[in-house]
Amino acid sequence: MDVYKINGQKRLHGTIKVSGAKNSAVALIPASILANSAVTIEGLPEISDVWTLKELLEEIGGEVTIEDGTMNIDPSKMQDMPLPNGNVKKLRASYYLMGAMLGRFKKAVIGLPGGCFLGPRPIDQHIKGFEALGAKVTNEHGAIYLRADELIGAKIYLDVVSVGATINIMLAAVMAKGQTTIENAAKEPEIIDVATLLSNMGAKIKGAGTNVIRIDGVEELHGTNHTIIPDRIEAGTFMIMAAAAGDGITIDNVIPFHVEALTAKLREMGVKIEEGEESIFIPKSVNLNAVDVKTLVYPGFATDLQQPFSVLMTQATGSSVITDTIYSARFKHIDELKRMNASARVEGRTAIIAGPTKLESASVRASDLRAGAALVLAGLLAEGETEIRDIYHIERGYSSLIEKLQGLGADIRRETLEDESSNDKK
Ligand SMILES: CC(=O)N[C@H]1[C@@H](OP(=O)(O)OP(=O)(O)OC[C@H]2O[C@@H](n3ccc(=O)[nH]c3=O)[C@H](O)[C@@H]2O)O[C@H](CO)[C@@H](O)[C@@H]1O
Ligand SMILES: C=C(OP(=O)(O)O)C(=O)O
Repeated sequence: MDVYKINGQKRLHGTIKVSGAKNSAVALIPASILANSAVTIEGLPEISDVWTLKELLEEIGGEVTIEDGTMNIDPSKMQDMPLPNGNVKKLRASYYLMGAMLGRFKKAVIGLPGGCFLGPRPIDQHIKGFEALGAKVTNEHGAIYLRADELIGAKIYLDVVSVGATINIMLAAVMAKGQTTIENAAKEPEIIDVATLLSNMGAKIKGAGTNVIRIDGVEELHGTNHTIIPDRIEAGTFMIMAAAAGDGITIDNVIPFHVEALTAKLREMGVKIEEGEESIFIPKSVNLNAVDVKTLVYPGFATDLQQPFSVLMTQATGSSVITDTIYSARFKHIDELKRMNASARVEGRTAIIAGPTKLESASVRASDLRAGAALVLAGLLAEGETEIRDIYHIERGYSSLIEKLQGLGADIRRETLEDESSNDKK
């Protein structure tokens, strides 16, 4: 079993570079299925979600290479192979194979997705969209079966603002006949990134990044070259780390506009933030104030930053309140933080955190990806050596985290515990 070990209380300084966005990467890669020639995606993060999607494209006959973050995908020999089990269960975004394969082959069999367990994560809005486009959709033995004679553009109103449903419907609709309108669409920057790739492949999409997206179907899509946007959640994680444990940190390769909700909250806490064009500098922070935070859909405060932010709250003076309106069970990290001496309690979808607290090292488990990031930050702050287990969650979404933090002076390493059976699920 591999674990992270962190000797805390080392102040961090220097420059840390943000990688390409996980939540874009995991949609851009399946989008390539729709092209009739090679698609190249540059700047991909080195994370297990990317390796898993590479394998999934290979399972359906794709020819895929990746070197230095550049993936080349030749989709010409892909076929509508069923994918009911295996790799699809390792990540959430395997659901994008449904939209992309339905769009290209008018047929797909995809097992229900995995990803972080944060409470129920239904895909009813994805299915509602596919059905509106003319697909027959059934759920048989844990896999979604999709089939259509033809896909015909439709007006789809999402009952819930969903990133995954918005992108998945776009993928299915770009080669449907006629016009599709997605109303109450999600507005995340990753949606714009996917629409940009699809447009460069020849798709006709208007309104990505607003709550109404219009797509005029085209007959075919061709290959292209695309550079991914920076990961705003990774950038946000580093901003929170800089506020909690930094002695002056520059976060490089960030679009400051994408992290505005976080920037506003950090400023409210008393953190100084200097924005450059593609970088953010955070000097050493002193005397943090307690704040209240509510997660919302973009451009609101990202749920994916709720867990790391709750660690920063342990360092603020007074009682902070953080409410997750997106997921019902995203507080499993709080029990682990309590092992590390945090003063916190969960009431429904809200955590109440008192501070400032001197965190202490412990052996803790990452229950999911951002819980893992939260525990890394707690370990950086804590007195003594913290051990984090189940790090495969962290490595689904953070590219070279150990090396990046070592570059700031952190005492963190990955270690194999010889005497215990492996739980590295990848
Ligand atoms: C791979 C990826 O991009 N993951 C992100 C994506 O997840 P994901 O695409 O799964 O999240 P959604 O935006 O779809 O989910 C938002 C909310 O809508 C609900 N919902 C969603 C779809 C549906 O058909 N029915 C339904 O009820 C979900 O349970 C959740 O409460 O957006 C989330 C919200 O920003 C982020 O936390 C994840 O990091
Ligand atoms: C919840 C997340 O990921 P996923 O949707 O891939 O499980 C996340 O990135 O925080």
